[in-house]
Amino acid sequence: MGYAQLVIGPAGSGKSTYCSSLYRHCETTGRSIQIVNLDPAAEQFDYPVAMDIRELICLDDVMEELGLGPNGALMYCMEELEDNLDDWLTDELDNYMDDDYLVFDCPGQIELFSHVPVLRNFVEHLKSKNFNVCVVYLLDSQFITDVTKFISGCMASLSAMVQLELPHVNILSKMDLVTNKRDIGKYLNPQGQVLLSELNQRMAPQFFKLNKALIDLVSF
Ligand SMILES: Nc1nc2c(ncn2[C@@H]2O[C@H](COP(=O)(O)OP(=O)(O)OP(=O)(O)O)[C@@H](O)[C@H]2O)c(=O)[nH]1
Repeated sequence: MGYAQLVIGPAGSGKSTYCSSLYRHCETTGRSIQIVNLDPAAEQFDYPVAMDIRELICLDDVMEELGLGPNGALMYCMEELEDNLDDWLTDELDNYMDDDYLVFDCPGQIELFSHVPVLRNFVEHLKSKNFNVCVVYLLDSQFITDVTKFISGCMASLSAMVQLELPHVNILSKMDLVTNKRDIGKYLNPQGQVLLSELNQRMAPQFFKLNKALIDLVSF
């Protein structure tokens, strides 16, 4: 059995930085991992790229040939990946053996892990090749500096959990940029009543019922 992490999260949340830190950590501790680039728009890497979606399809070519903008071209590239699971991906995976550990550095377009089925089908393919897959969801810690941002971050992560149905680890990135770590503490171990009263203070009374439902969900 092989092992895989799908590293996802909003654009700029620190996915590639996480992958390169993980690679360096494993190098130091004498463990072997392979990092895979699944972002057709990526240009520079701080880690050796084991497999690269750009060998299948390149964002610039799609933009030029089909006259698409960056986002449309990226979705086109990911659909091309989906169409090539049995060909390109299967051939690439054949280079890896039992016990290999693959880490997939994914693009940051949130539709990929909210409603578009590409990543879900990608995961199903990995599972069919006997890979044990988990999700690592990166969230910029600047996103949880107040209760409304905290809920927004939780909802984005939750939508990936629902869409992908995999073991799921959330990681707060860029903690070095949080000047007052105490402010973030209450969101790491959320107390429903405290969050609800903070949210109710921010919003008009007609939202109180919705606020209660949201807080019940995120502090579950
Ligand atoms: N200070 C600080 N900066 C970070 C950290 N992690 C990432 N960054 C910076 O945040 C920016 C985005 O980081 P990336 O790792 O490229 O983020 P990404 O999620 O791969 O980005 P996309 O592929 O564009 O979605 C870069 O300038 C990084 O140097 C961190 O822990 N601390």
